[in-house]
Amino acid sequence: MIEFKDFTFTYPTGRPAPALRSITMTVRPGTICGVVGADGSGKTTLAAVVSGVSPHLTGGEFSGSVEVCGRPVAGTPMAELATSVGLVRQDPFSQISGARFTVREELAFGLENLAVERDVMRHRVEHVMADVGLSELADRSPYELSGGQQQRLAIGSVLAMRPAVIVLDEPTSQLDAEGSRRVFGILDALKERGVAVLVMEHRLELLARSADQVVVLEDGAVAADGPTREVLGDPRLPEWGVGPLQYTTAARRAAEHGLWDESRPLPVTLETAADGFHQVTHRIPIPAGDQP
Ligand SMILES: Nc1ncnc2c1ncn2[C@@H]1O[C@H](COP(=O)(O)OP(=O)(O)OP(=O)(O)O)[C@@H](O)[C@H]1O
Repeated sequence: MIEFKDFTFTYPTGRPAPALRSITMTVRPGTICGVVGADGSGKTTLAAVVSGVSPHLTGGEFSGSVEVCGRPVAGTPMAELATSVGLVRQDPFSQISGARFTVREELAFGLENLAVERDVMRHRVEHVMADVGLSELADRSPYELSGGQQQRLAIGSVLAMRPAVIVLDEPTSQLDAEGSRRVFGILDALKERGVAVLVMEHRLELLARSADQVVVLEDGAVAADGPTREVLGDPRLPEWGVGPLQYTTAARRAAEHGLWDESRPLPVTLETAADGFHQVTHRIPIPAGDQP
């Protein structure tokens, strides 16, 4: 569980204005919360705060509170926080420890630091490698991997620790469509295991399929927070510098011409769009001359 209460944060250097302003939001266990917003809206800072990077490592002033699994982030040592929250940063290269030679060893690195029993560790590492699709590269150096493979390694390193909360900052930024779907497949599985997942993601169609909740940040404040379908279908998305989804735009335009059933919510996935258009079009009579 992640719980923000009226949380405001200002970095010690740079712009004197707060990077996060009066944030109040909750991410429950077994749910995926997507965070969207324009560049500079505060997404990375939100991830840094949940994982304790800010203010522990960056410094900075804050008011209000953030709790992860019932612990106040600012008042809990980083080493202790690391047992309940894992962070996958935007740049996977920076997350390679540099202390291990192979992918397999890299995935075990965090567990060694936690003094996890050898057999348990081996079992967990093999499992995680399969989950993130790196089993065939187990003996490769982490530095020889592609950007996308390094991104999966970074995710795997966090998964191996089995934290109750996982925060991912743009985890698909270096991945192709197949790799992105694979990452969201992993997030779906984590959700089923009761993990609270917070994911900063600009590809709305990925969130539309997997997220339970979407939060929109605008200039450090929460502009919208609600069920995925409601938030991604909100006509104000472009005002907040986000999206919108093409399915939603198409249905909204169709509705202006009476070609969308107004009692149906606007679609946020291909399937709901196709279903809605099918419902309308199959009722349109085909002129006699055009009948097959
Ligand atoms: N380490 C830092 N020190 C000072 N200011 C920072 C730091 N990191 C971010 N900021 C400022 O905080 C604000 C929010 O930035 P943040 O990186 O959290 O936004 P973002 O939504 O993740 O942006 P992007 O999508 O471009 O990564 C910006 O004004 C940024 O300049």
